[in-house]
Amino acid sequence: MPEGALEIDRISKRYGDVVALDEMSLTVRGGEMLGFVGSNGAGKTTTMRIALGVLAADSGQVRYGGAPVDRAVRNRIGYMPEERGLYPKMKVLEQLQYLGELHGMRRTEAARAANRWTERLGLAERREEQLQKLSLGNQQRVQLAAALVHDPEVLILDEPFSGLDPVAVEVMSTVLGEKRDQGVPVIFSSHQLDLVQRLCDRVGIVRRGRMVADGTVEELRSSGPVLLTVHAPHAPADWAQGLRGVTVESSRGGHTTLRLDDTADDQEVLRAALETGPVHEFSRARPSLNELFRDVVTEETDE
Ligand SMILES: Nc1ncnc2c1ncn2[C@@H]1O[C@H](COP(=O)(O)OP(=O)(O)OP(=O)(O)O)[C@@H](O)[C@H]1O
Repeated sequence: MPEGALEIDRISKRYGDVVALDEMSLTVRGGEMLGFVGSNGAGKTTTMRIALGVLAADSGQVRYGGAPVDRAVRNRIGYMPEERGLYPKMKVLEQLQYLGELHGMRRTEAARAANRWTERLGLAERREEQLQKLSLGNQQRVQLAAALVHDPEVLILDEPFSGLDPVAVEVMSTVLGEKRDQGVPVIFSSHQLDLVQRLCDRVGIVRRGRMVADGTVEELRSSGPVLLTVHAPHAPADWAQGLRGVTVESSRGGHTTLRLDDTADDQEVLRAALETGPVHEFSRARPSLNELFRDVVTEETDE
């Protein structure tokens, strides 16, 4: 395993009868950004809390740079919790400086970092305000600053983009991209799939406490089913019913989208289409990431 990788190795966690994680595994390498996606309750927060060590797994192991994550390693992780646990009555700068010191920085060093990050994240005007007086988006920027103030070697962020305005999204994306480029493994959970697709080197899809798909966007798309778009203007609505390995996804006004499994023969489909009259379009496509995610979520709710 390359140096600087965070490895989550078959961790399981139950809450009474609820299986939150079932042998969940994932690896984020140094210099890589991984988007962690899945429907509500799939196990993302539980995984991240265990990776950080604030929650214990029932079994499995979390390693960083090949060694189990201990207290010293935890100090070098930057974490942005979903529940945003900062001190509401403390002033922004004071709070960040304090958090830096908690992570072992000297006072002056922590003050410098707190100043730098507030400047960078557009919070310079807010330094002397109590956190609770800030808008939610600005509180979130402070949370990011809190995750970054001690110059962490690993970044674990639970839904860092939720509720941010477009400017803040860009600031957050840029900062995370810079950390990645500096060699930091970055993992964040999100329901904003467009952002995940745009920013991440790899995507992990979690479902019911297990990693069900893990790869680059292109790898995931090419592992998905083949879709066929057919335009046969005179075809009756049911022209493709009963063809081997073919499911009709949608059909309207002679435009049909078909999903093909491994047993399907596209030439057989073409012949069936031609039997209905002229065929103006016959093209193959791979599902978009959005469609892939939707499939995973649908399977989950169907069960
Ligand atoms: N403290 C707890 N006590 C009991 N069950 C819990 C607890 N924390 C989480 N769970 C359960 O564990 C499962 C995984 O929850 P988790 O919060 O990790 O999901 P998630 O993927 O982060 O969801 P979301 O996208 O909604 O944030 C869910 O079934 C949840 O109800």
